Amino acid sequence: MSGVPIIRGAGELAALIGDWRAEGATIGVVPTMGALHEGHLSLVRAAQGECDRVIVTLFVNPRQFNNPEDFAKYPRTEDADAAILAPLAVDALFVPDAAEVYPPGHATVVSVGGIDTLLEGAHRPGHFDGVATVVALLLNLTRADRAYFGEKDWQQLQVVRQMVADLRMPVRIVACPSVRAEDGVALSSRNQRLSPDARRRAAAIPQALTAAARAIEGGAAPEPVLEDARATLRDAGLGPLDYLELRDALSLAEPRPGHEARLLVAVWLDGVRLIDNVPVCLVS
Ligand SMILES: Nc1ncnc2c1ncn2[C@@H]1O[C@H](COP(=O)(O)OP(=O)(O)OP(=O)(O)O)[C@@H](O)[C@H]1O
Ligand SMILES: CC(C)(CO)[C@@H](O)C(=O)[O-]
Ligand code: BAL
Repeated sequence: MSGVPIIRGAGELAALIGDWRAEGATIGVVPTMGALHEGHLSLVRAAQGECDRVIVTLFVNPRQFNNPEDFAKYPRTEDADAAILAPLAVDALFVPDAAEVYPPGHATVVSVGGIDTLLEGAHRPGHFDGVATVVALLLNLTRADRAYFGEKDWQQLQVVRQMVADLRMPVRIVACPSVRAEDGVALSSRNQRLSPDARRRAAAIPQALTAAARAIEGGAAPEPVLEDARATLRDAGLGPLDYLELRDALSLAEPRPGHEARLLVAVWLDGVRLIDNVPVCLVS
């Protein structure tokens, strides 16, 4: 079995993309930071179902990390990532280094106003500027027709959607459902950093979220329900809790009756910061 073609340079990538374009191929891109798991592979499969050519990008983007320790400890497993992709016959794995993505003189930041200051943005200053900038770069470098993102990073998905809409970028953003382990924990690269005991305790996150979502959809007043959910996390030994909030699904502002909402959480567990979210239907 031949491995996935690995490309490291933007020039090499441009030549390959040009060949694909010449053959009239539709191009799908799955941007990642590596440490691939079934959640990423669900995006790859979605792309392969809709696009002629699929490229996975692997770049641990320094500009979206506000915490140097988080960046330093982020898992880097390129060989394993290439191996997990090989059976899927992905057309290319683009693995640039920081100098390739941000060459000397790079001076542009893409900033999506409003949503980037809420929740994740409030706790990770500059994070979404880093995300928006690198996603814009990756979309331009791959000339993708469709780009695939997970609902696991719900706020990121809304930021990318806003950027693409505002800049009239010629790419369709495709949202893919969160893939979860049997105990409901959302698959995430950072889960690798959890001890076995901490990983078991992480199950309190989906438990708290789904119980709260059901209660609110059943007509319960949100705030007491949210307090119970926060207590569930505390009782499971998770914390500090950055946020556990019910928000409008698109604006991430206060929920609006009759509109889709999202229940979002960011909580620390033994020094690892985990996020998750679930839909809450407020439409009567
Ligand atoms: N469990 C999942 N289900 C669906 N999509 C996912 C899942 N985990 C990650 N993704 C998506 O894969 C893409 C790459 O995410 P990334 O490489 O940051 O992995 P990650 O699992 O989110 O890691 P971490 O959250 O620890 O940074 C993003 O669009 C993300 O939303
Ligand atoms: C979209 C992304 C690859 C940009 O670095 C990253 O934020 C991620 O993996 O979710
Ligand atoms: N998928 C999450 C990206 C980050 O934490 O920077």
